[in-house]
Amino acid sequence: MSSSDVFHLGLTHSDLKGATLAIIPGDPQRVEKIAALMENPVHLASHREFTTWRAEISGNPVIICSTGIGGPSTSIAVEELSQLGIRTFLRVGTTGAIQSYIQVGDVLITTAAVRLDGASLHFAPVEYPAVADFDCTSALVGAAKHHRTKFHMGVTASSDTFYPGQERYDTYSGRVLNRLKGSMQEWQSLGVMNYEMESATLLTMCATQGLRAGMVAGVIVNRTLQETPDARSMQLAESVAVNIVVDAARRLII
Ligand SMILES: O=P(O)(O)O[C@H]1O[C@H](CO)[C@@H](O)[C@H]1O
Ligand SMILES: O=c1cc[nH]c(=O)[nH]1
Repeated sequence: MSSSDVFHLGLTHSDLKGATLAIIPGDPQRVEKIAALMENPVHLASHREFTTWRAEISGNPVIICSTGIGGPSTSIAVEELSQLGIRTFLRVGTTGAIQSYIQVGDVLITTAAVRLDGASLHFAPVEYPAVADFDCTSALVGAAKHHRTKFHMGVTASSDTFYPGQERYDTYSGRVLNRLKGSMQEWQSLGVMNYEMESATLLTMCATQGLRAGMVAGVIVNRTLQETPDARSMQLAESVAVNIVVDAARRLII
């Protein structure tokens, strides 16, 4: 067997020890924190944006692997983890809420994503819905209720860009294309809860290939009030979402 069985992640089949569930945050620095909430955490590899640890829940192996930001790198992580035997993916992210009733620190569980990405089009035509798996979503809901966390379920807008695609104007150019002006208001009026950047790719890939995927995110900014998150809100929201995803993994495994 070679030192790595897949192109990017730097992992072998034996590294996974038969794990079939992966927790996939965007941020590589979140991986160790998630692993630390389980038993016997071990660092496996770090390449590019992909940092991978293995840990255990009641003796069952779980993989934690960062996807980096956006659909293209997420598609690589999900593809290569699937080649290695993963069949269930739980994404844990941070997010910007666009509805005024959602507060910083709340948790959002995505039931489906608006496909504002490019990568998901390489897996299914745009008419195909990016839907979450029912069992994964139920496990996330059960975990959020157990932790007495304020959570909301619904549709997420999943954009390739953090700035124009999420209609942010506080940029170098201050420019947003005409076709994206008013887009946040349109998503609000359609009941969309939030923006993030990976769920469209993840949910489309998994729904079309017989894989299971769920998605939870901590709210770090409310876009009806401001465009930029602050550091304290990021830490708080991340830690709430991370505890929920580990509990959800436990519910799916045991
Ligand atoms: O906190 P993560 O999981 O990276 O998720 C969100 O944060 C990043 C943008 O800052 C994007 O990846 C977005 O989806
Ligand atoms: O506003 C936000 C916050 C986090 N992640 C995003 O993609 N958008």
